[in-house]
Parts: sequence; C-alpha cells; structure tokens
Amino acid sequence: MVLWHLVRKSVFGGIRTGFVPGFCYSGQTWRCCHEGAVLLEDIRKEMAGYTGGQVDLTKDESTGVATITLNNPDRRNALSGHMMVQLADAVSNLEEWKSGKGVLLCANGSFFCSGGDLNTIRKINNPEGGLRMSIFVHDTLSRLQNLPMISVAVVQGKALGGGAELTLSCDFRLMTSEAKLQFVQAKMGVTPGWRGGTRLVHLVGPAKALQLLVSCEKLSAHDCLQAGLASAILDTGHDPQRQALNWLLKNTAGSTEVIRATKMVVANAQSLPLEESLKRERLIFSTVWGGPANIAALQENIKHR
Ligand SMILES: CC[C@@H](C(=O)O)C(=O)SCCNC(=O)CCNC(=O)[C@H](O)C(C)(C)COP(=O)(O)OP(=O)(O)OC[C@H]1O[C@@H](n2cnc3c(N)ncnc32)[C@H](O)[C@@H]1OP(=O)(O)O
Repeated sequence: MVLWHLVRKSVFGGIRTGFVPGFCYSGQTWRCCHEGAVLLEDIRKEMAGYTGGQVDLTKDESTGVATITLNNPDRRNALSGHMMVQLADAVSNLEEWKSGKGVLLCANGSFFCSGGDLNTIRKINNPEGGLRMSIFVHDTLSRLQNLPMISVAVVQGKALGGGAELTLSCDFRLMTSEAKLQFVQAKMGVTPGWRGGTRLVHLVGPAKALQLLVSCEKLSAHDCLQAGLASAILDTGHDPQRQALNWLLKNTAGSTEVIRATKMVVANAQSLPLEESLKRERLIFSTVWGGPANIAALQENIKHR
C-alpha cells in the first residue's frame, strides 16, 4: 500500500511534470524516487507463481529471424504471470543474440491474444499489484521495442486488451483478413496496463488514440491498415506465419550490421529527446560508415535506377 500511496501522490497530488509517477529505471531496478526500491526480480518471482500456458522462443541462425510464440490456446492465448516472465526471458535472450535481424511475435491457434490472463489478474487486482505487473511488463515490452531487430506481430485472429497492446510493441503488424484489434480496457474498467496507451498515441496521434481507447471500437484488419496500425493484410488461404516470415526476410535482406544500426536509429528517435537521439544517430552512423557493407557497396559502383 505504501507504494501505491506514493505513486498516487506523485501522479495526482503535486508533481507538475504530470506523467512521471515517481519512478525511474536503472539497470535491474525500478526505483521509487521517494523511498525504497522495487526490484524487477521480486516482481518476477511473484509473477512466475501464476501459472498457465507458456511462451516459446526459437532462433534460426541461417536467417537471423527469431520467433516468439504465445502458447495458451485454451485461454485464447491470455498471458499468465508465468508467461509474462517467459516473455521477459525471451527478450533477454534476444538482447544477447548479436546476429539477429528480425523477430516474429506469433500465437498458437486462431486467436492472437485475449490480454492478461484473468486468473492472474484476479490475484493481483489491487492498485499495488497492478502497478507491479505493469512495471514488469512495461520493462519487457520496452526492451522488445528497443531490440536492434525488426519486429513483426503476426496478428492471426483477435488481439484484445493487453493482446492489442502487445502487438503495438512490435515495429510492424501484419494481419490476417479476419484479424481484429480491440482496446477493451475501458470496458474492463481500466486504462492500458502494458504501455499501449503511449504507444497508440505515437502510432495514430492523440485524438485517434483517445477515440479508440474510450470507444473500445473493434478494428478490422482493413480499419487497421487505414489507421496506419497495420502494414499489410496477409493473403487468405496461405500460412500467415510463413507469409510474415517472407515479408520480414525481404525487409532484412541487407547486412546484419546495417539492419541493426538502422533499427536503433528509429528506436532512439521514438524514445529519446531530440538532441540525444541525433547524437546517437551520428554515433551509429560512424559505426557503419566505412564498414564492410559500405566498402562492398562502393566497390560495386551500384546504380539505383
Ligand atoms: C493487463 C492486461 C489488461 C490491460 O491491458 O489492461 C487486459 O488485457 S484487459 C482484457 C482482458 N481480457 C478479457 O477481458 C477477455 C475476456 N474474454 C472474452 O472476451 C472471450 O473469452 C474471448 C477472448 C473473446 C474469447 O471468446 P470465445 O472465442 O467465444 O471463447 P470463450 O469465451 O469460450 O473462451 C474460451 C476459454 O478461454 C478463456 N479465456 C478467454 N480469455 C481469457 C483471459 N483473458 N483470461 C483467462 N481466460 C480466458 C475463457 O474463460 C474460456 O475458458 P472456459 O470457460 O474454461 O472454457
């Protein structure tokens, strides 16, 4: 309860900067600026106890493409606490995979994800429990978004609530024609818990994001394409994951070094203040300028006709 009162005071009762709820991140620790510290490791231990389903990770060294699969089809791939921990571990694993170029976020079966597992949610259904879960999943999904790899959510079927938020942590969403995104959080009496609110504003702008969040409107794949939330609609009758892989392979055909560097330029621009992002863009540029791919391209005397 102490934690919640501190946050409440920071958000609603005084801090003029508004958003910052009195927490800052440093390494493995989310520190409460007022007192104490919330260790991700403590939250992880708690979440691991809420069982159900699993998250699988495979890595293909020959293509540099990894696949993360949500595997809880009996509960429409809802994310249990245990799965939140496995998703965090999968992202940690990919952070160490230096030859990775791309990652597909998939789900087992014809429903992408129905959000948080209500069995887990009911056990932590108080402000402090929600904050702890949110801190943990925010950390995972921020790290997923900031991987130096191109990420694609393969949205097959519906993505509801937290499931819709998960898709937003990827660089791209490729959707089957019957797939749907729906931010049902308001109907559940909550706001987005997995950083989908901020991400939605970045993707579609504040007015559209607000409208989608308060209306809980069900968005078809076509709606998502029009709103700029989806990059393509996959062909019916062909394996969605295979199609998404082909799409990703086309977009990661270049050198690993350049793909990873380019992704970091874009990721930094989304999450850092302008001057810091520009500074890092210069540094990243200097790592590829005169590098193997650059020298090879110059030697080929390429014409971009
Ligand atoms: C922090 C996360 C939070 C947020 O971002 O703020 C959220 O994610 S909020 C959203 C939480 N999700 C829900 O409220 C989903 C509620 N469920 C449904 O709307 C429907 O079940 C469905 C997902 C639309 C699927 O409908 P349908 O295809 O008709 O199947 P069933 O309803 O029969 O479901 C099959 C089976 O799966 C269980 N189920 C579904 N979703 C969840 C879930 N999120 N958590 C746990 N279990 C889930 C459902 O209860 C059925 O089980 P049985 O009754 O045992 O068969």
